Amino acid sequence: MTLVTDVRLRRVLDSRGNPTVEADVRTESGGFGRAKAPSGASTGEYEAIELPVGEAIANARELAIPRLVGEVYAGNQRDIDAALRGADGTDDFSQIGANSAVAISMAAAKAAADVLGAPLFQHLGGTFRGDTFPTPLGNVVGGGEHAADATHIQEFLAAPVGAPSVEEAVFANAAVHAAVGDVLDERGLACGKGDEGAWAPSIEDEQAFDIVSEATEIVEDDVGFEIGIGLDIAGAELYDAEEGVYRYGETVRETDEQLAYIAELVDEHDLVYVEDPIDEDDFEGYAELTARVGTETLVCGDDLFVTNVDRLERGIEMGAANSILIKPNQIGTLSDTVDAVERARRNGYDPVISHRSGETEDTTIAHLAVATDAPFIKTGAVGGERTAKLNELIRIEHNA
Ligand SMILES: C=C(OP(=O)(O)O)C(=O)O
Ligand SMILES: [Mg+2]
Repeated sequence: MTLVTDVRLRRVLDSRGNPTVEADVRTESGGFGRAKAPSGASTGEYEAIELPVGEAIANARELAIPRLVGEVYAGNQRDIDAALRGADGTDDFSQIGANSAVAISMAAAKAAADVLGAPLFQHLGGTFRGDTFPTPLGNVVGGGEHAADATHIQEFLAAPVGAPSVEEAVFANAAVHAAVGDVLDERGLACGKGDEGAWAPSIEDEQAFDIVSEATEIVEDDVGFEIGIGLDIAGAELYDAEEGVYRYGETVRETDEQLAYIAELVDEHDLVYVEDPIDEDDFEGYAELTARVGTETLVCGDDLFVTNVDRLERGIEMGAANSILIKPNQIGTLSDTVDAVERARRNGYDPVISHRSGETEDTTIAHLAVATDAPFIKTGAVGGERTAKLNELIRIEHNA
């Protein structure tokens, strides 16, 4: 039986050294699941609310746990998530915190999988999943909100689209990361890393393109399959709403110049993926850019959609983007997350399952990507909290 018999919450560390919520769920027949909430730095304005950890835990203990223990079955994810929504009573989880909600939601799914004796991806996606794997997008150079005094573009991503297996893709991304380090060294630009483990050199974006291209070519020659380049511009962070312009340090671009700049980058660098190219409120701009480059590349909405079906629906109606970033903690429950993936899929939008810049050793998103047959996962290239997910993908591929 998967009747929930115990839910425990505690404060643990995330990869930035900040506190985050860990949840343990136990069931009547001894099932156990444990999950942790991640945390963003370049968060979208329309995300569900992450409360200070102490408040999130205290409120969830008071409001949510009584609706779960002895009341709902961990095997019925929709009931678990409806209980969390009912306990919270707001649209954005501002009562119990999306951090408590997502940790409990994911821990319940793991407890249910434990009762079944099945891997999490199989509990979530069914028995016919596990034969196809997402291409990992690996962050190799970055700045923006993830590193001080580095590139304006938040993430330069290696995209090993030609890899024959997830294992080879994961190692190719790590090799690109290492090659970028070597090229930086050779050019006298040795530097530290940002929040997601990407190199964070104090250089202009143009130079970063040059370095990442050189590194991907070196690794392509070595591995013998295609490695493309993707970007997360994090446009909302560059947008100056008062002036209505995009600021890259001294360089200022009007919206039409920003759209032209992105289209130019897509052509020049054969970009396979462009996330958040413009501000999160500019659905029209997204539609214009998608009409321009949408057959050549994925135009992905992160802060634009925030894993929210209503915002995605608006995008679908307008032709804004052709891909959606999927972050469970942006919306607060696994049910809402899977609804966003399925709505995207039915409308020809590619879902990209994603980590946050603040992460833990939790591996739920690796299983979610396999369970939903997502074509891409974005979860870094190196660093323990990133390799936790990448290594889990390799284990799933090996039926380990
Ligand atoms: C992973 C990202 O960063 P954060 O978690 O800071 O939003 C992102 O913007 O895609
Ligand atoms: Mg993003």
